[in-house]
Amino acid sequence: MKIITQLMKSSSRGVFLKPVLKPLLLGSARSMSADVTSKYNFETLKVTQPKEFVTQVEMNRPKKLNAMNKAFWSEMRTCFQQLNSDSDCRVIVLSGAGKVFTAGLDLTDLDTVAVMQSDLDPSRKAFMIRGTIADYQETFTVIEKCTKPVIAAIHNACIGGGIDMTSACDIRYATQDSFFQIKEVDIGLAADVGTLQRFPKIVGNDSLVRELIYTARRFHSDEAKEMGFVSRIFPDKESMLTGAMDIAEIIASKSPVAVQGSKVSLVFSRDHSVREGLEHVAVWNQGMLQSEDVMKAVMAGMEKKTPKFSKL
Ligand SMILES: CCC/C=C/C=C/C(=O)SCCNC(=O)CCNC(=O)[C@H](O)C(C)(C)COP(=O)(O)OP(=O)(O)OC[C@H]1O[C@@H](n2cnc3c(N)ncnc32)[C@H](O)[C@@H]1OP(=O)(O)O
Repeated sequence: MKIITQLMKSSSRGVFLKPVLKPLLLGSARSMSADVTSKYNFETLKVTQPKEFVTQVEMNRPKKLNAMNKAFWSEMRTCFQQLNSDSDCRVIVLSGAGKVFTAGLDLTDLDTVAVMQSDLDPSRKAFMIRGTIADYQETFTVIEKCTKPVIAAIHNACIGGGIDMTSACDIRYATQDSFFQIKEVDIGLAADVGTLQRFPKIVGNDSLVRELIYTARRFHSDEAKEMGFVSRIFPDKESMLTGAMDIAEIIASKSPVAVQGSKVSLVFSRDHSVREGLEHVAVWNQGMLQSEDVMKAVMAGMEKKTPKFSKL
């Protein structure tokens, strides 16, 4: 705060700063890279850049209701690791192609169940299964590790793995017709790729969370909003994607240093005490407050201009 005050004082006094700041504030006009499919070439995901700095990741197995097969579990990890270091991406919209958002784990994909059915000695089999579970956990943890905010745009069914996945996202929007189901107990397993860890922290109603997990009952968009799992409901998929893109565009226009630092701090603070969170953000900001973005943002605010921030 002290640094900002000093900046504001010195810049309002010192007109000499203005010629230096003007180009910083306006930034350089850059053309949008429309086609990103060559750098993101996946079988189960379609990656596009609908707006500058906004990336859309669409689960793309519509005929299979975007059920999560072996390729999906691996491609999601690669995709989000790549996006994390892509300076053309500042925010991600995650959606599903076709009739439903996702039907969860692909129950027909023999590759995903093969490991459970091998003839190995039980302990060796257990070690193998443990490795697979860890890989699958990472498939959604990469969403959280990716410093760019991820907006889930959910329509129709969001089942099983869909809840694990969207619980790792930053913002969740849904269509009026959407429904959700923590379905793992119905297929004989305790959810193990994030729902039990992240969903309760989002919803904050322990009794309701346990009811939904133990019964695997469906809950619909209105209930999802009431419990705080989704923050906005749209009449249909088209209006939801427009709404998600509009919010994404606003986020993408902000300082990437500030937005991504905020995500890192929010994720850290969720899993730590207030004291530890404060300490973490102080150490983080002892570096980040020195960013040119602070000066650009403050000056733009004072001059009622829209700042343009350099790629991060
Ligand atoms: C280490 C592992 C970590 C991960 C764990 C994850 C666990 C989970 O995700 S548990 C949940 C698994 N998913 C399900 O149980 C969903 C089952 N499907 C449904 O409830 C319905 O299909 C759905 C509500 C999604 C859609 O219903 P609708 O009436 O519109 O369509 P259907 O006629 O039921 O289905 C159409 C065809 O899609 C096939 N299908 C549906 N879900 C899956 C799936 N999860 N995996 C594979 N295939 C699926 C369904 O069999 C139909 O196929 P076909 O008969 O050939 O047309």
